[in-house]
Amino acid sequence: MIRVIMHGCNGKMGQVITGLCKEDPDVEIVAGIDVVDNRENGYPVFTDINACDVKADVIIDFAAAVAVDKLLDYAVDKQVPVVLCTTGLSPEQLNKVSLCSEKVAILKSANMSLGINTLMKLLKDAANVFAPAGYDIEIVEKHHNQKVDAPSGTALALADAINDARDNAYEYVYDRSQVRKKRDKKELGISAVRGGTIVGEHEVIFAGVDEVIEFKHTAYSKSVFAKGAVEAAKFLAGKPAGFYDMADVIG
Ligand SMILES: NC(=O)C1=CN([C@@H]2O[C@H](COP(=O)(O)OP(=O)(O)OC[C@H]3O[C@@H](n4cnc5c(N)ncnc54)[C@H](O)[C@@H]3O)[C@@H](O)[C@H]2O)C=CC1
Ligand SMILES: O=C(O)C1=N[C@H](C(=O)O)C[C@H](O)C1
Repeated sequence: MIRVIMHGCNGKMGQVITGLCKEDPDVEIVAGIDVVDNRENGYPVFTDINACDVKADVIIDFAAAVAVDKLLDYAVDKQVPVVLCTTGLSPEQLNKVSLCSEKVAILKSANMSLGINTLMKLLKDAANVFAPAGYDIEIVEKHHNQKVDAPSGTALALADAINDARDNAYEYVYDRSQVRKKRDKKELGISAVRGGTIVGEHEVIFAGVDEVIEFKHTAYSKSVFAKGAVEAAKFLAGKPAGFYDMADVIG
């Protein structure tokens, strides 16, 4: 039985994972962390992570970027691996993730779904065909109106997958409203749409002369992320210090 601390337990993702773990005989949430303590979860909830003295094998995190520094310090101090799913981290926080992963196991992924992680692999091949042929690359993502970060962590990860395959040749462009000039070949445009209850949509567009190739992923429920996070937690428990991602889980 893997003992889990759920960081951000009273948020939307925290609640989906709480439900999922109740049905899974191999995992148990032994404690939750959330600044809001307004639910009956069946496990103790701490409003400050440093007050949590419950022993665990792994932390699953879906909270807020502002909470991540304390979380990383706690993970290193208590030697508990972390599945880090919160998006919108600053460059300084990303650097801290990297440093902390030398001391404790950290699995970071902006998207826990099988679909997006497979798409990342496919995009590398696609980029190596279409970029040399001069096709323009754009990413459009759509999410619900409660999301605070933009563009999504997934859109950035998809862009990074393409850029990795192309020797980091692309510069990301988020807003063209202030410039009056044609698109440069080395731009990779990323656009964000927010509205209603859209769970998560990502479209990667390769636009050439007289043809357009589109890769699209649609999440219809938050369960796809929750299932991936629980699988990642099972994978990470007991792992030595290091930086892991969903490719390590999926294989
Ligand atoms: N990697 C992935 O597959 C996915 C990542 N996400 C990311 O996960 C994060 C959370 O998403 P949701 O659950 O939709 O958001 P949410 O806003 O519904 O839940 C976040 C929870 O974190 C809590 N929180 C805020 N500050 C905190 C702090 N300092 N300490 C402890 N808890 C704190 C909030 O009270 C809230 O209950 C976002 O960054 C989102 O982009 C969401 C879905 C999938
Ligand atoms: O906030 C969300 O909801 C989501 N966030 C992640 C992101 O920023 O990419 C993943 C998913 O698309 C849902």
